[in-house]
This record gives sequence, structure tokens and C-alpha cells, in this order.
Amino acid sequence: MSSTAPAGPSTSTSKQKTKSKQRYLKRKKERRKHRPKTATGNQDEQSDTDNEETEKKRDDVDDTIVDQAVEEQEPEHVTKTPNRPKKRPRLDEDEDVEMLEEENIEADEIDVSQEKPSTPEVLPALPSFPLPAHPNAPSKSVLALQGLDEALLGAELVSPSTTLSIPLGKDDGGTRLSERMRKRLRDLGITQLFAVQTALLPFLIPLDTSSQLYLPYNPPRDVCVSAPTGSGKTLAYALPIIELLSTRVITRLRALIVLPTRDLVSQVRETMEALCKGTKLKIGTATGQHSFSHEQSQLIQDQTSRLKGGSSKVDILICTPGRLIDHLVGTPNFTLQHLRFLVVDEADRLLAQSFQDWLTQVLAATRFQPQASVEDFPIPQSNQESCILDSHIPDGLSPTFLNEYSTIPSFFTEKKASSCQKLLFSATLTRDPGKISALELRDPKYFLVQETNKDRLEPDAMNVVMEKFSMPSTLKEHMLVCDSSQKPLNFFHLVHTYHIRNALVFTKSAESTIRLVRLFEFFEKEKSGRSTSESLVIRAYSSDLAPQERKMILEQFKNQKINILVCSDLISRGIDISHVSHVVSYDVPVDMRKYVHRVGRTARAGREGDAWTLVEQQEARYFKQMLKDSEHLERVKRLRVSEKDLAPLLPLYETALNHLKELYSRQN
Ligand SMILES: Nc1ncnc2c1ncn2[C@@H]1O[C@H](COP(=O)(O)OP(=O)(O)OP(=O)(O)O)[C@@H](O)[C@H]1O
Repeated sequence: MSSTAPAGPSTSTSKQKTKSKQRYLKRKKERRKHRPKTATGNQDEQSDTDNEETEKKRDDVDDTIVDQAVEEQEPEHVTKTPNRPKKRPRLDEDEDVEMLEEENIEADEIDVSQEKPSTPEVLPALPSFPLPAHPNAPSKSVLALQGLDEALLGAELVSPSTTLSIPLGKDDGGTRLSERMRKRLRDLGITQLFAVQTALLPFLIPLDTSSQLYLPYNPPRDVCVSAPTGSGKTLAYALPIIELLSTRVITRLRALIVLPTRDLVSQVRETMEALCKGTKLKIGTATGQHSFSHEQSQLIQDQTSRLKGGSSKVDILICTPGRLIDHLVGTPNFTLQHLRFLVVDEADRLLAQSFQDWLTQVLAATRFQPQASVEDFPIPQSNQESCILDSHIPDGLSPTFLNEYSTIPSFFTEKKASSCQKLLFSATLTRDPGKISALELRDPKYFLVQETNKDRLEPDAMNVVMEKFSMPSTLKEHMLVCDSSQKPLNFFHLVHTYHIRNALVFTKSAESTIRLVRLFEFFEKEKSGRSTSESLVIRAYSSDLAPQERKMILEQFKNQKINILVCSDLISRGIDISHVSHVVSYDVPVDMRKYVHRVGRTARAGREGDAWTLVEQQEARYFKQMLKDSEHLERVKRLRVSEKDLAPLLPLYETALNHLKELYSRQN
């Protein structure tokens, strides 16, 4: 080491016993001298020694602290400026306080010794308390779980790849399906159960299906199901309903299936009818498509008497909520007291629909209401003369209601629960605890069809809670970001490059639908005029069309007489058209739920399918964020189309645009 090397702490210690330190030691000595002695006598001698030793040790520590502090504060070469507050190096909390005391003493003393009254007094630095900090915010997932139904956390997870083969013969192969039903399914080309069905059938169909229609002492648990689009949810409820109701003797309204649109009602009716073939079960619908009196005559057997137990021509009613309320309020002998099943399909959509507070009314109708009198039900004018006023006869009451009518008090009269089992289904099940609680679910059991992520610590229900919806594995998703003025051209390019023949195209409004259809028709006309290729058939499907016209267009699309069907979100939910190979979101969907249902019109029942979203440049950020929030961004691949790709179609497109402009200017 050279002599110029800085002196280490051990060598400099003695030098650093500066004036202030000496003063400190002196004061400390005095403090010790004046400290009162508390301990007395022999016994206390030891403790005195102890005290002294402890005191000594403390002083040694004090000395070290002071030494260190002095060392840090008063390096040899720095002249001390007494009144300037210094930036102190960080010490332990105790050291910090001690040092401050020392600093104050020193400052006072030096001030006096220097006697410079003209110097403005600078207050010593305040103790540096830690800055206020926010408490650790709860994670998004913790927040999402708050107030959530416990049942959702204990949901049963079903892997989407689970299947169960449907055997013929005596052995049901664990499907719980009767021989008749298994044969029927085979006839319809269904040879195995899909994941959601493998879970639901054993839960809903008991081993012995007899005497399962009334369960007043052992009421069934309600069920909530979240499963991807096209995964077979309809059969998951249709099969148990038919199997259980097939044992009935008298026709009563025992199953009510509520759906959001007329189109879905007809679709589910078709499925139900196909499965009920060979049973005595009768199916009815109520959608408002026919006159009210026509519907009444289809649903009610006896409209002339007032029957407390009601009268029904159908075992299963499939309906929209609006028309259901109409019948509940205005159809004599229409009762829900015998319900064994209440299905709410597309549950999140229906629960968001507050039409006439339909859910509260339906739930109330399944329970006994003492104030409700059959006289409240109007008897149609035409039937009034022949009407028999037999309101005292508790005819055909359900056992639960019969109990309430009993006039003989008995110790043995037990309260009977309603046997109605609620079944909720959706590909985007609601996470809203408020909405779920409105359903008054009884000990609900959740089934979630989704892949397990073993790396995740969060509960499986988290996907539902955080709206991370499960998608069909056979679906390929793409997005194409383009300039808004080039969007139609990009769409035409995709249609012709990928030879699309069966596509559903979603737009944001009926007006947008019509404009796109017209432009495409002009484009196709130009194209076929210049080449030998056959032009594609494109049609609009909107709520503006009459019901009959809509039905016809849907049929033509199903029969592939129409290649491209353009619509708004009217048929984005539930519609099942197996051959749809492509779904195009011509306008971006407004939220993730809409996206899930739109793209779910393809890649159904294990088939392959493609979904494209055309995104205008200014929408790209929003759209990507929406996908990111649902942890879905990486599944949507970017599709790139260059100017060069579009160039061959550009002249046709420009001509088509001119035709459209002419058409609109003529109309205005
Ligand atoms: N086990 C099965 N084997 C073969 N096909 C089936 C089976 N179960 C259902 N399908 C068919 O799968 C298609 C989709 O079924 P379904 O309409 O019930 O789907 P979903 O889950 O209700 O879809 P979404 O959520 O879009 O309404 C239908 O064509 C149906 O006939």
C-alpha cells in the first residue's frame, strides 16, 4: 500500500474524536452520574453489576453509533457549516433518531459559541418518515371472486375432448339413455355423446326414471352449464327431459324451455320432435308468430272450466319470454305448477332481458300463491256460457299445491318443495351474481366445459368470472386490419381468393347489411360479365323482413341456394347451420360475448371452420385490447393483404361503387 492511500476507519478513529464528540461523552458521563439508583442491598449487588455492565455495553454501542455518525458526518477535510441542514445517509431507525438528537445538541451549542445573531436561523431537518404508500391492491381475480356464488367455485370441470359411445341393445353403456332413445339417436346419425352430454346425462337422469316427476321431499338441484358454441348443449337438456317425461301418464305442462328468439324456438322444436318420435309426448310453441287465440287453442285442452290444476295439451312448451308472459297473464288454465324442468337457454342474454320482469313472474307461477285465485283468469267470451264454475274443486293440482289447499291441520303436514329443476345454459354464462341470485337457484351445480390449465393456481371457475370464454378447438380465427374505404374490396378479395361458398357475414346494422349486399351484387354482376365464372348469391337477413320471408331465406341458405348471408347480430346466437364454413365479422363486434357467439356459427360439432374479422385501422387498438382482456389475442392470427393482391379487383370494385352511388342518388 502506498502512503497516499486513504486512511482506513481504524487509523482515523482517534483523530475523529472531535470537539463535539468530547462534549457528547462529557454530557453522557454527567447523565450517568445523576441517574437514580433503584436497586438496593446485597441481592441487588449482582443486578447493580449487571446494570453497570449493560450500561457499559450500551455506552459502547452508543460510542460506536456516535463514532460512525461522526465519521459519516464530519470527514476530516470537510469544514462544518453548522446551520445548513445536511443530507443524511440512511441509518437504522433507532440510529436515525439518536443521530438527530445529537445533531440538535450540536447545532444549539455551535450556534451559541459562534454568536452570530444576524445569521437567519435554519431549523434542523425533520425526521424522514417513510412516504405514504397504498396498501397492496387486491388482484383482479380476487376482486372478481367477491360476492360470487360459492357453487361456481366448486364447479365440475369437463374436458371438451370427452366422449362416450352410445351402444345399441340392453346395456346403456353409462349413458343412462333408454334403448328406444339410443336407437333414435343412432337413426339420427348420433353415435357418441359429446363432453357436455356425458356430464349432464348421468346428473339429470337417475338410474330409475320412474316416479321422478314429483320430488317434493327430495327436490332436485338446479344446474348451470357453460360450454363452447356448437358443443351440443341442446341435446344435453333435451335428452333428460324426454327420458323423464316419457314415464308420465297424464299430459301436463312439465317442461318449459325459454329462448331469446323465434328462430331458436323453431330450431329447438325440430330437435325435440325428432327425439320424441315414438313417445306420446306433445310439444307446443309460443312465440307470437300466430294469433294469440290460435296459440291458446294449441296449448290448452279445456278453456271452458276453471281448473285449479290447469289444463294442458302439451307436455313441453318452447317459447320466447314475451309470449310466455302473455299466456301466464291471459290464458285460462295455463299453469306452471306442474313444471319439472325450466330451461333457460342462452341464459346470459335472457337474464339481461327485463321484458315485463318475465323471470320473477315465471318463478312466482311455479310456487303456490294463496292470493291468486282462478277467478282471476278471464274466460274467453265465446266460452262463458258453457263455463262451469267449479273453482272449489282442487282438480289436478300438483302435490305441492294440493298440500297448500289442505284444510285439515296435521302435525304430519310437511312443507313440500317445488319439483321444478332450473337448467341454465350458455357459451358465455353470466358472471353477474345479482342476475344469478334473481333465479333463486336451489343448491346449484355448475358444469364448465373447458380445458384445465394445470399451471394456473386460480380456480377453474375463474374463466367464467373473468369472461375468458372457451372456444371450439376446431375454429381458426383471423383478423384483417385495413383502411375503412378499402373494407368492401378486402371482403370481396377474401371471398374470391378463398373460394367461399357458405358464409355468414355480420354487420353492425340493418342499413349496413343492405348496402353491403347491393355493392356485392353490383360487383358480382361486373365480374360475371367479364369472366365465365358463376356469380355468387348473396342475401340480407334482417328483422325488417316478414317472419315467413326470414324463414324462407334461412331455408335457402341451409340448402346452399344462398352462398353468403349478411345479417346483424339477430342470428348470432344459437343458430345451428352445420355447413357454415366461414364467419365474417364485416363490422367488429362490440364486445367479447358477441364475438364468441358470432364466430361460434362455424366450427360446430367438431367440424372445421374459419372466422375473419375486418378491422378498420382506428378500431384495431380497441379490438386487440378486447381480445387481450379475454386472453384470446394470440389465437387470432393477422391476415395481410397487399395493394398488389387487391389490384386485379380494383376496376370492378370502382364500377360497382359508382353503380351504388347512382342507385342511392336516384332513391334520394
Ligand atoms: N353427440 C352428438 N353427436 C353428433 N352431433 C351432435 C351431438 N350433439 C349435438 N350434435 C350436433 O351439434 C350441433 C350443435 O349443437 P347445439 O346447437 O346443441 O350446440 P350449442 O352448444 O347449443 O351451441 P350454441 O351455444 O351455439 O347454441 C347440432 O347440429 C347438433 O345436432
